[in-house]
Amino acid sequence: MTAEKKARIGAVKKNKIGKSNELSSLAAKIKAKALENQKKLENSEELSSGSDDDDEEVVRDLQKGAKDTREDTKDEEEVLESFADLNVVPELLEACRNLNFTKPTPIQAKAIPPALEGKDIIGLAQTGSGKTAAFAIPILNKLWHDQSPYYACILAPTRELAQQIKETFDSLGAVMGARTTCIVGGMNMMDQARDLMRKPHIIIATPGRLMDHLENTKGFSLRKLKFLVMDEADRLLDMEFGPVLDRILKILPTQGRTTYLFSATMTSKIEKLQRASLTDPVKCAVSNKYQTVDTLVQTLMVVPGGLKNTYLIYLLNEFVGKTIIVFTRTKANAERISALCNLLEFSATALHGDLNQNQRTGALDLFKAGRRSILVATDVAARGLDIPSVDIVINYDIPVDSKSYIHRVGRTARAGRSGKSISLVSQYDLELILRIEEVLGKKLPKENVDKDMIMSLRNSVDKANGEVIMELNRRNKEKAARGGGRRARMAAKMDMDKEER
Ligand SMILES: Nc1ncnc2c1ncn2[C@@H]1O[C@H](COP(=O)(O)OP(=O)(O)OP(=O)(O)O)[C@@H](O)[C@H]1O
Repeated sequence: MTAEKKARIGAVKKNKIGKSNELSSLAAKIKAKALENQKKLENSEELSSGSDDDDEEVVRDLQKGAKDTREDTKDEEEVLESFADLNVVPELLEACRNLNFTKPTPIQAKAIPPALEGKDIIGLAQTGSGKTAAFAIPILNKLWHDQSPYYACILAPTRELAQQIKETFDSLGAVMGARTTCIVGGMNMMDQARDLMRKPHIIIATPGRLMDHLENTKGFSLRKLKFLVMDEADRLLDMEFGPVLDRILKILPTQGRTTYLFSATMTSKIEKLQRASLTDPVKCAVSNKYQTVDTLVQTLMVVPGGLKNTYLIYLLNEFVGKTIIVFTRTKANAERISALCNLLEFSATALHGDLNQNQRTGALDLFKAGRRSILVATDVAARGLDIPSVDIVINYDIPVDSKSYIHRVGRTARAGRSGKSISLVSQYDLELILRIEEVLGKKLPKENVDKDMIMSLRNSVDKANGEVIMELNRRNKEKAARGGGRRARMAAKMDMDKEER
C-alpha cells in the first residue's frame, strides 16, 4: 500500500474515531476481547490437523485419481525416502538440503521419475503439496546438461504467482547458475526486453505479457524452447485465458518440447488438455478422498441478512493474533473491507486487480513480513500463493465456482501444517455452498458463534462501515474531479495483464 493510501486511511481513522465515541469504545472492546482470546488460543491450540461446469469432473477425476494411485503412491513414498534416490545432479541435492527438503513429497516422488525419463506430465495434487519443485527439479536437472538460453517457459495465471515460482527456481537453481526472469504485466516492457536480451534459461510469465514480448521484442523467440509448464493449468486452459494461450501455443515448437501441466484441480475434458499439445502424458495424481488436505479444518457460518460485516469483525476478533486472508468477490469489497478493518484497528491490507503493480507488491510484502495480519483479497490471491504463516482463510463472499473454493482455502494448511477456513454463507449463497459441499463430498460443519457478542457489535460495525463507504465515495469523487479516474483507467488499460481478473 502506498504512503498516500496509508495516510488517507490513517486520516479516516483519526477523524472518524476521534469524532465517534461509539467507535472508539468498540475498538477498546475489541482489544479487551482480543487479549482474552489470545490467552485462550495460547492455552489450547484450536487449529487441528483439510459457474463451473467442470465441478463434477473434478470430483470424478480426483476420486478416480485417488483410487488409481493410492497404492502406487505408498510404494513411491517407501522407495523414495530421499532426494538422493532420484538420480539428479549433486547441485540440486545440495539446493534441496539448503531448503530443508529432507524427502520428496508424494507428488514429487510420483512426478519426478517419469519427468526425468523425458515424459510429458499431468500433475495433480492438493494445494501446498510441493508441485512447484516437482516440475522445477526435472527441468533444472536437464538444464545442467544443456545450458542453452530460453530453455524453459513457465506460465502462471497471476503476476504474484509467477514471481513466487521464479523465487523457487532461483533457490533451487542458484548453485548451478541458472538464470531466470519474470515477465508479467504491470511492469516496464523495456526493462523486461533488456532482461530477455540477457538470454535467461528460464522464463516465468503471465500469458498476456509473454505474448506482447513474442510479438514486439526483437531478438526474442521461443523457437528452441525445451520445456513448457502450465502451472494452475486448468485456469490457464479456461475460457478467459483461452485466446491468448492459443496464440502462444501456436508459436511454440511442438517437436522436441516437453510439456507439464500442474494443478490442484484439473479438468478432465480431453479437448481442453489436447490444446496444450501433450505427447503421451503420464498422469501423476496424488490425492486423498477429498481434494483439500486433512490438516485443514473447514467450517461455515450462516449469516442473517445485513450482518455479514458484523460476523466478519466478530471472527477477526475471535482470531486476533492469527494471520488471516479474507477473500471477497469484488475489488470494491476488498477495498472496503480492508478500510473497515483498519478503521476498527485490525491491521489489514488489500490486494486486487485495481491496484497498480507497486501497490500489489507492496501489499503482499507487508502481509508476508507480518506487518499486516489480514490480507483482504479477490481471487487474484486464490491460486498458488505460498505464505506459510497463513492460519485462517475467511470467505467473506462465497466463490461462484467450486474450484476457486479449493484454491482459496488452500492458502492455509500448506506443506503439512494445520489451518482453518470459515465461509460466511448468506441466504443468497445456499446453492453455491451446496455445490461446494458436493465437490468436497462432505458437509461443512457450522462454526459456533457467540450471538450476544455479535449483536453487541452490530451498531458500531454498521456505523463504521457507513463511514468507510462515505470516505471511499469521497475519494472516488475527488479522483474523478482531478481527472484521475480517466487517467487511471487509461493507465490501467496500458498496464493491463490481459489475462487477469
Ligand atoms: N520436499 C519438500 N519438503 C518440505 N517442504 C517442501 C518440499 N517441497 C516443497 N516444499 C514446500 O512446500 C510449500 C508448498 O509448495 P508449493 O507452493 O510448490 O505447493 P503447490 O502444490 O504448488 O500448492 P498450490 O496448489 O497452492 O499452488 C512451499 O513452501 C515449499 O517450499
